[in-house]
Amino acid sequence: MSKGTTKNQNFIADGLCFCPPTPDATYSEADNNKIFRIASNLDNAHSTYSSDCRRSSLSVNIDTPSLDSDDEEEHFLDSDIQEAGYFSDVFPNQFESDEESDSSTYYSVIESEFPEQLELCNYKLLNQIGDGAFSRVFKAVNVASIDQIPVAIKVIKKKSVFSEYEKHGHGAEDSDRIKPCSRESILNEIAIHKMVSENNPYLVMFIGFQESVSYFYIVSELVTGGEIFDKIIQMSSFSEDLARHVITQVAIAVKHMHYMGVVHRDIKPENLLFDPIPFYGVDGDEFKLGVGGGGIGFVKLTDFGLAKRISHNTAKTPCGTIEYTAPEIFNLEGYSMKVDMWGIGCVLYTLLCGYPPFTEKNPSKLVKKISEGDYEFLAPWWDGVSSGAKNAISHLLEVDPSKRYDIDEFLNDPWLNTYDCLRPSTLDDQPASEYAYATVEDILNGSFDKRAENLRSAFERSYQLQEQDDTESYKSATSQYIYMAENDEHLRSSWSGELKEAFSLNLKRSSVYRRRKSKVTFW
Ligand SMILES: Nc1ncnc2c1ncn2[C@@H]1O[C@H](COP(=O)(O)OP(=O)(O)OP(=O)(O)O)[C@@H](O)[C@H]1O
Repeated sequence: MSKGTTKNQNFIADGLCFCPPTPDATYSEADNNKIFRIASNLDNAHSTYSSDCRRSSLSVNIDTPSLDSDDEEEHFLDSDIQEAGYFSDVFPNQFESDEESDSSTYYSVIESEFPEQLELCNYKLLNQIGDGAFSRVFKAVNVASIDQIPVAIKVIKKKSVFSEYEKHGHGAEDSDRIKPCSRESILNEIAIHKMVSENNPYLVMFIGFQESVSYFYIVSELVTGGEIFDKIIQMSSFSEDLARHVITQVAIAVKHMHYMGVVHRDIKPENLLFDPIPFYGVDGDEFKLGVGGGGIGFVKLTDFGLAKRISHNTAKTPCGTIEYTAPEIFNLEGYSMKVDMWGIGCVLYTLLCGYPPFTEKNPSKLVKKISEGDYEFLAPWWDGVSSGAKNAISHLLEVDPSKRYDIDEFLNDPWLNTYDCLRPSTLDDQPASEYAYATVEDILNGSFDKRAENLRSAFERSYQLQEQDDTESYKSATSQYIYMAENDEHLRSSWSGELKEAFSLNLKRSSVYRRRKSKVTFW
């Protein structure tokens, strides 16, 4: 192995990768301040579970050239590098003022066919499972852990990110016009992902983060079923029960985010992943209440690249995927959490018929259609769909945000709360109460009382201080907010129990999802 590594020198030898923590002189002072704030937030958020990792990370700081003998190298690799998560969750800017850390060097000993592996520590990339505009997503394992549970790692190449950022300017007002366009927006994605996803089974769980010279690595729970988008393509459309099963879980995820003051802004079938379940019934298309159908079990919302904390209920940055974007965003009006309700409406529409509500090749015509709420329940696709489903959609795809359903109203919608498989076969003879059951909202009410209020008001305060640029108070208020979210045992435990209950209702009769013969080719 090569020896005598010098400060800030890159080399790769014998499968070892030397990664100085971060390129410098890439950001303005203002950028760095913002990054520091986000990194501080996240660092506080991480401190409860990553202190061991951080200790290990610092322990492999080998301000070179200190590796004089092969023995020392062996010792270093065995005892320190192999230790679990030694580099994960470290934000290099945290250590910029620290002389020793500034010249840190980090090694990876894992060989792989993927170039992204060379600067990644502790995890082995197994195969690619997805890609995005700026990223590749891999299935990976933590080689240092005993159980070797697979995870997903989203790898974002800095070069593409920063070149886009250069193209689109560095101004704060431009900072999230496209995604992801700056280091700051990636740290924002991570901070929000970490904050909202803990102990919520309907949000893809954040596990860790690494930054190397060339890449950002976001480690998260691996969701093995794939995207709901692909299921729509495969099945053409979902039964109303299966659509309820999917959209209810999305709605619960969104409710959680909204209560934490975060708007997702990119709700679409590609960002809904699912845990697979067996196919039930003779034809494999039976729906089981509390379990799922069509191979779809738990549904999990992912991709927090456009998520934003909004305090005053309005934001102005245009973003999102055009087909699923709410009209008020095009009109550059301030917008609120209600943009996610529009996204939910687009997804629900798509689940039930197999194509999105607004389709137009010409982007300006598409924007016009969306701005006017110009969509239809076209025959024959919508002929067999209930009026209750159409009613729910029309409350979600309401152009005027003040009239649009909010998340609580949607969770209380009668259609959402009445599964076909619970209806007796002689439905007309039965009073509604016989087949109705507790609403998801009723079940969840206990989770969103004072504790959620406290979290929100702590966040409000940190946001105001941020706006006043009161850095010290901001840092302390924000860490208080994150501390509260992290340590609210009741909030955390109540989620899992009550949410499980929400999906453990009795199955009385199965229903099948429809397979449409004619394939729709709007995409
Ligand atoms: N945790 C995960 N488990 C399984 N697959 C995943 C996971 N995260 C992402 N993927 C897959 O990788 C794809 C891209 O991930 P993601 O949407 O986070 O990337 P992105 O760069 O933000 O994409 P986009 O360009 O759509 O914004 C997902 O659509 C999904 O298929």
